[in-house]
Amino acid sequence: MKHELEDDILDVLVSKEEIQQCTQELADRLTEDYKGRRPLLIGILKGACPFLCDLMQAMPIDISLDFMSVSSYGASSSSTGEVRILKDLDTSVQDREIIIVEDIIDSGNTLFYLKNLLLSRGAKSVELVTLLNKPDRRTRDIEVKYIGKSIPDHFVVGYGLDFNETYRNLPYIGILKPEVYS
Ligand SMILES: O=P(O)(O)OC[C@H]1O[C@H](OP(=O)(O)OP(=O)(O)O)[C@H](O)[C@@H]1O
Ligand code: HPA
Repeated sequence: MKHELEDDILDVLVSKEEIQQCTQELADRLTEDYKGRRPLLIGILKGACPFLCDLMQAMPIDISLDFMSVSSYGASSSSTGEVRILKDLDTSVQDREIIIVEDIIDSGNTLFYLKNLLLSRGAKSVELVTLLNKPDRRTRDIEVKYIGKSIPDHFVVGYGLDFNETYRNLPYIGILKPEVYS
C-alpha cells in the first residue's frame, strides 16, 4: 500500500485553521506596530517559509524581505552560541527595523545569535516573531515579543518543520509516531 505522510502522524497539535488564526493575530499586531516604519522581514530558511509567506500576505503595509540560512554548531556546548551562516542577507541592515521570522524557537540559541549579529551590524531594532514556542527547552534568555502558540516539548513536524527533511509540506503541525524515530 502507498505510504502517505499522514500515516506517520500520531496527533495533530495545531490544525490548519488554528495556524491561520494565530498567523492573522500576529499579522494584525505587527501591522499596527510597524505601519509607516518599513520593516525588513528576515525569514530563516528553511522551516520559516510557509509561515513567512502567509504572515506577510496578511500585513497590508510596506515591508521588505530577505532570507538567511544558518546551521547550529551543537549550540549548547558553545558559550557564544555561534551558528554557521550558510546564506547571508542581500540587504544592509544598517538603521533598519528588523523582524526575524521563525517557525519555532526551541533552545533559543539560533535567535540569540542572530539578534546580536544584526544589532552588531547596525540594525536600529530587532524583534522576533515565531509561530511556535517551546518554553520548556529554552537555554537562552531571549525576549520574543510575537509568539503564535506555546507548545509542550514534543518533536513536531509540518508547515515547514521537518524530520530528516521530510514532512515540511504537511498543512498542519503534527506529532510524529515514536516508531518513525527508531
Ligand atoms: O531555538 P533553537 O534550538 O536554536 O532551534 C530553532 C531553530 O531550529 C529550526 O531550524 P533547523 O536548524 O531545524 O533548520 P530548518 O529550518 O532548515 O529545518 C528552527 O527553524 C529554528 O531555526
Ligand atoms: O520540534 C521540532 N521539529 C522540527 N524542527 C525543530 N527544530 C527545533 N525544534 C523542532
